[in-house]
Amino acid sequence: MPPILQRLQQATKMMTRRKILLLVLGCSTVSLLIHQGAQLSWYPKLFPLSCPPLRESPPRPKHMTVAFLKTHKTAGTTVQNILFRFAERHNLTVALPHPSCEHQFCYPRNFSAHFVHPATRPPQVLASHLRFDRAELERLMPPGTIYVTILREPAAMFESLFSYYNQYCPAFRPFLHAPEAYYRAGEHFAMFAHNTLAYDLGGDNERSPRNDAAYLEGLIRQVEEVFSLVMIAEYFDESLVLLRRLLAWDLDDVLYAKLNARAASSRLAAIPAALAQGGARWPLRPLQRHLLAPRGARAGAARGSPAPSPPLLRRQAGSEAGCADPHQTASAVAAQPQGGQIMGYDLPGGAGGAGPATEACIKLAMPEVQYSNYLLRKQKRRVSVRARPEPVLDNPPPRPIRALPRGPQGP
Ligand SMILES: Nc1ncnc2c1ncn2[C@@H]1O[C@H](COP(=O)(O)OS(=O)(=O)O)[C@@H](OP(=O)(O)O)[C@H]1O
Repeated sequence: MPPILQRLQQATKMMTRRKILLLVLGCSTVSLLIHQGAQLSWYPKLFPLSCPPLRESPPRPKHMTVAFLKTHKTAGTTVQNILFRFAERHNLTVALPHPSCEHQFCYPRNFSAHFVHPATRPPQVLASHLRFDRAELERLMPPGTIYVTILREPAAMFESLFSYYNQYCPAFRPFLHAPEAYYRAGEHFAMFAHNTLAYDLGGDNERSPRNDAAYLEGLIRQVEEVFSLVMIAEYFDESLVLLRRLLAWDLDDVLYAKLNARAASSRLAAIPAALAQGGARWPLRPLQRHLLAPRGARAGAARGSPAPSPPLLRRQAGSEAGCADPHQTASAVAAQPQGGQIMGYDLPGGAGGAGPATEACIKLAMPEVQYSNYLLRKQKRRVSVRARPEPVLDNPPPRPIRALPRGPQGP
């Protein structure tokens, strides 16, 4: 082979080796960038057209208008506290009762928009006790408001309510063993002894499922129609997952501390089976049972979703708020004026809120009445209506608190 051809062949071989080397180097560099590039600060500049992270669907804006029907002894105070804190963080107006209605919207009267303090109108959030009246609430709340409520297994709910009143009136106890002898339908506050939840939902608490199944079916249909979500106290965290999805809120928005929980010592050992099971002659829980089963199942289905466990949600709430571990004790009465029966929280830094106990931490554990009063003062200041005289109701409601002694927390 002529020398010129030999040199040409050598040069070609070298070129090929160099090319292979370059190719290997190039591949390694690209692979390194793909695998490690995300951690390098210059990565986005090198790949300005890289794909955004995958999302299931575009995030929805948080829903800001919510009416929560706070039923009795169903963990409603815990939900109310979540809503109050959300409203504060987002500068929303919370509907609050006129002082002459106490901290409930003149319960047990049917709700009326007149019971709402003018400084808290028009509201975006409503979460205080009331007897449901759809037309009146729709008159008050903006269009697009989402309606939510909460129920609890009726016997447990009744035991909680009964124990609450029993502490003020031990004479109630014989009622448990002979309810028919003592119960007077239509008497003031009779609804606390007979189908309270049906009454709270705006229904007739005297109707029995045996004698009036059609009525109850109609009531259930109405409830299904109005409420986008019926939470279940026994599935509290699952219900919160559903609430969070419904309202497109963040996880932080539904962190909570369990409020209004009784110490074990104040629980009744047992309530008579006839009451608990709703016997034929004393149907304690007609409506509730109908609602509970399907709703409970639906809430149970949410267990499949990544719901943090209750202790985690609570611990997380504590650390988020700056009170590392809100410690619940029966002796911590600072935040719970009712005393030993209801468990309070030992806040770090002491009861007065001094020291490291932040405002957020105190709000997390703040009882209903104190939080409502605080919000009312704040909202009054905000709209500067303090100078205006309080409108006098033409037909002032009865003052249930005097009629039936109870603590400032209310049932
Ligand atoms: N997160 C959570 N999960 C389950 N249960 C909970 C929760 N928060 C509060 N509770 C229980 O709810 C009962 C108090 O209900 P309310 O706050 O609605 O009472 S009230 O009507 O406002 O007085 C009260 O029930 P009892 O302890 O049986 O009385 C609380 O323990």
